[in-house]
Amino acid sequence: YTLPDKYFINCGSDSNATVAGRIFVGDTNSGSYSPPGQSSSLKATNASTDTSPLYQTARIFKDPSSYELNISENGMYVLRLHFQAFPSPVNLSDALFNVTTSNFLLLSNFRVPNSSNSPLIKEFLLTINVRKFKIHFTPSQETSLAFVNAMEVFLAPESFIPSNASHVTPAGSNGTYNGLLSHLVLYPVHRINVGGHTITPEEDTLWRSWIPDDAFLYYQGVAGNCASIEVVYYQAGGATNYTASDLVYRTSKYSSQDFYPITWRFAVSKNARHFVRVHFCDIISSSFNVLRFNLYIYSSFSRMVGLNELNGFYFAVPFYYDFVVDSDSSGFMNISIGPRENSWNKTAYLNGLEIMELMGWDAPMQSEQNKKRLFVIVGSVVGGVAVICILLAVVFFGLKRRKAKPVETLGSHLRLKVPFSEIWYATKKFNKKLVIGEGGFGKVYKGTLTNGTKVAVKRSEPGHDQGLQEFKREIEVLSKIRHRNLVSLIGYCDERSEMILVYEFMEKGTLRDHLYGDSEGSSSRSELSWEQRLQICIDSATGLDYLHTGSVGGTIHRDVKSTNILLDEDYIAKVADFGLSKSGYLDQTQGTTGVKGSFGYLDPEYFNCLLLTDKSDVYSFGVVLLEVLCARPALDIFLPREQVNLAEWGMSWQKKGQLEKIIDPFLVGKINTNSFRKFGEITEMCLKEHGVDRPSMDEVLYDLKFTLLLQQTAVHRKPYEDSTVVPSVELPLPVVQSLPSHSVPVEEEDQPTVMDGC
Ligand SMILES: Nc1ncnc2c1ncn2[C@@H]1O[C@H](COP(=O)(O)OP(=O)(O)OP(=O)(O)O)[C@@H](O)[C@H]1O
Repeated sequence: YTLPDKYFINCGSDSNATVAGRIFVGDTNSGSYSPPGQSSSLKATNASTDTSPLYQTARIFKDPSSYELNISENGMYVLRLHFQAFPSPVNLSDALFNVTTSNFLLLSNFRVPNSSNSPLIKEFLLTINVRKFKIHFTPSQETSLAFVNAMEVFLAPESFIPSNASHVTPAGSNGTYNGLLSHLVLYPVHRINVGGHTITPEEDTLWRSWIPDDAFLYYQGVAGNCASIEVVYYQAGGATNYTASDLVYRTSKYSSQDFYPITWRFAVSKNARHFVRVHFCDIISSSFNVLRFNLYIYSSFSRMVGLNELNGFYFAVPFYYDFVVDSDSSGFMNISIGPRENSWNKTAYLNGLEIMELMGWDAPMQSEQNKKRLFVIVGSVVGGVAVICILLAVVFFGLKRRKAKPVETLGSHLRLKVPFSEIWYATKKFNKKLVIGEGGFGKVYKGTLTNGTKVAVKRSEPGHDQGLQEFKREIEVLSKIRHRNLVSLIGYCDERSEMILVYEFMEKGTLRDHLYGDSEGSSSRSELSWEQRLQICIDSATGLDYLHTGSVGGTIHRDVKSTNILLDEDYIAKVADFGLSKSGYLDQTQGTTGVKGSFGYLDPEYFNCLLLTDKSDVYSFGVVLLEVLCARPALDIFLPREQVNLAEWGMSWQKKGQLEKIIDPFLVGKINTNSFRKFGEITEMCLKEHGVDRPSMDEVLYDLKFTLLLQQTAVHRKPYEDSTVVPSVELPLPVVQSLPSHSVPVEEEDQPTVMDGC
């Protein structure tokens, strides 16, 4: 690799400067190219001796001006522009300008901050196939100016950038991206030396700067640095010493045996296209070709790294992979490495990374002003008519391409994707101590996300009866629904064939735990008052009513039970677990194997006739109402035969008018008679054998609210106003006429007879 055409220009200077082995020729007396006509030189005032000679002079432009360089060989060139707003009689930080080539707007409305010492270096990789290459500097406004301190233009090594690369979108792999070289400028936004120190232009074969990766690690302090003083072995087919400095390949970050995975997060433009080059060199292994691991981009794309014939006979062979990656709307790109599931060696490593934004035809379309500038420049080259045609074509294809962006065509729930690494850390690697429960889907962990949000993480496990279908259904339903009384889905993860659901954490656990704990009678059981229980029933009914009739409408939960009613820190109840839910009615041809739900709560009509309607949820909710009243499980097979099924047992007492005989002992004497009677009626209606005879969820809700009102009204009455009843003693209750679903309100003069204590 030699440099046939190379320009290192010390702008605004009449003397040459040697920097990092290159001679930057002063542009005022250069023979091979002339400084732009309408420009002048500027010298820094009081420049210190430490300041590089490149940043002691500048060429300034008050009018549009260009450098013109002779090019003898077509190909991909590196263009670097150096800027520093040094102290001088002209305030360079006021300069506001555009830099363009004949086809591309490179810098738009560009301003150089009045920085301290570090210069601003803007690099571009672009294909040049004209004999005279022009770089135009155009002040953005009549009053502003443009300037540049130094320029580098040189041919990149052959095949430096491939014409094709794997195309990755936030949704995963998208085949091959063709045409990388044509019509595109690559603008490096991150050039990272992973596991190592800053690499200066002096240390790099193409005078690039590489910066350490630590600031980009998603989780700090989780990976080790590895450095090798040995030489690296460049092999044909792999990287060359121009691909990256060998210093890049002589350091890496690696994951230790038990750690997985390492994630870096880079700020990038939103919804833009990037060229990503990932550099590897195994300086860790003590045998050939033993490491296999995965590289992940945006958690939805993975590629195996390591099975490489280059690694077959040598240690420390540098190689790299190229991708074209479409960024999502987060403004970040996540790159991770992690061991493969079935790989016995759990080490993964990374040596370097480059992310370059692809500035194609989209870029000039970004602002009206840019469009005008482009128009002027391109117009001078190809003529007005041609330009209009080109612009029309550009607009057409630009719009077409924008429409085709995958982000827009993906399901809306993709925004809920959570990287596995985030969940891994949230649950401290699925620490057993954080397990808070286990259900049909798998274990449930308590976790804390990096932003501090407490979450419940449900991880599917083999051997559990719920699987992919329930997983998908849960995401489908909850991604569309947000309601105060439905547990929110924060995200999900389907990486590496995992099925993980992440929910808002419900501090006070399940309703069941508060009623009777485990079936043996948990000592952790709290004693909820009757008012609290009614409020919990009202909250749950509100959630279910929303499911049945709300904006998404027509959703049947199918698994209403006290473990699927969760309580937050303020005891607000939310319905959870939508994995079994159905929209609309069940296919009547479905066999009995299709019956889903939990024993003890199953609607007999659904169980016997496969007739599934929203009234099936109403039945199950009726069983929950009985649980709330009696504080015992829906099914308890250790009880005498007639007591096993709570719905049957409860209704037998209700029919006798003696439901109070089986209530939670904690509630004895604490329930207002009318409230109790109303509650019994609602329960009975919910548990009717035929769905058509059951109330709808909104009627149940209305009645429950009234039940609470009856209780509250009684509590606020003075003791002498009320007579009392001990529930075990049968006394005639005042007639409470049925409420909206099936009745009219209680009459004033008939106000409640209360049970003991109210
Ligand atoms: N969002 C949450 N916040 C707090 N704890 C939760 C949350 N979700 C689930 N849990 C806990 O995890 C346990 C298991 O929940 P899961 O929904 O997996 O099973 P289940 O509803 O009890 O049974 P099944 O899945 O068989 O219907 C719950 O009983 C509860 O203790």
